[in-house]
Amino acid sequence: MSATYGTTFASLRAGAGTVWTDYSEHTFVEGLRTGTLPRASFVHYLIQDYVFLVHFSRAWSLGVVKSETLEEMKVCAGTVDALVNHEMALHVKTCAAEGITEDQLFGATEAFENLAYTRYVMDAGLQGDFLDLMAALAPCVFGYGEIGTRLFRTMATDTPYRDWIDTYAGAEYQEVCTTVGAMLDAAVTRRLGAAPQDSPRWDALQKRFTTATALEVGFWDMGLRGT
Ligand SMILES: Cc1ncc(CN)c(N)n1
Repeated sequence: MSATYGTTFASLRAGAGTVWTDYSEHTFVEGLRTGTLPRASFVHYLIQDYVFLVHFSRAWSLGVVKSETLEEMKVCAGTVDALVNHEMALHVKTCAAEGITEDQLFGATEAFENLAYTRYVMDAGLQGDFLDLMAALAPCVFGYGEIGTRLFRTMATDTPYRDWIDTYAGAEYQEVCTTVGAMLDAAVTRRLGAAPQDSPRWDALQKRFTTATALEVGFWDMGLRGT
């Protein structure tokens, strides 16, 4: 499955070890799949996730600034578009059905887990170069792509979270994952050569990826807690 998202992601995912499965097979994810996730946890998560996506879009915009090629710029700009004009539509629509307006979403107070994650990613990009930023952004993009695909195949037919699953399993989101995966492979080859794992930079990139994955675990924990 991950092969379609490129070899760099496959390698970083393997390097993250069990932290990756802690993220992709989290209790929250299992609750979406079976439909047993309490609605209050889901709504709390979605409100936080809207704010997350605002800051995540800022980080992808930084990707445009840190790009070295026009192709990198196009993919980063396209990802910002996918986030603010498409993915967030799910949050707006689902929360509207709960009586929550988009203004309320935009003004929601960030949970510390949310704050920590998005600012960690932003700092990786500000402090480092394009690859540092991409290593921190990668778990978010590809993880939800993997989760959506798996849940689409295995979900309970009566799960109330079908819209969420359809969004991340759908062609539009999967296309973002494939495009970002190919761009990441090219960006890594351009800067680190054909054997990037041998580069003195690889360990630091792996660390950023694994830390961002652990922050995803914290985000699910926060959602499950509902506070
Ligand atoms: C916390 C989190 N991580 C990833 C995604 C997928 N873009 C998301 N919406 N929220």
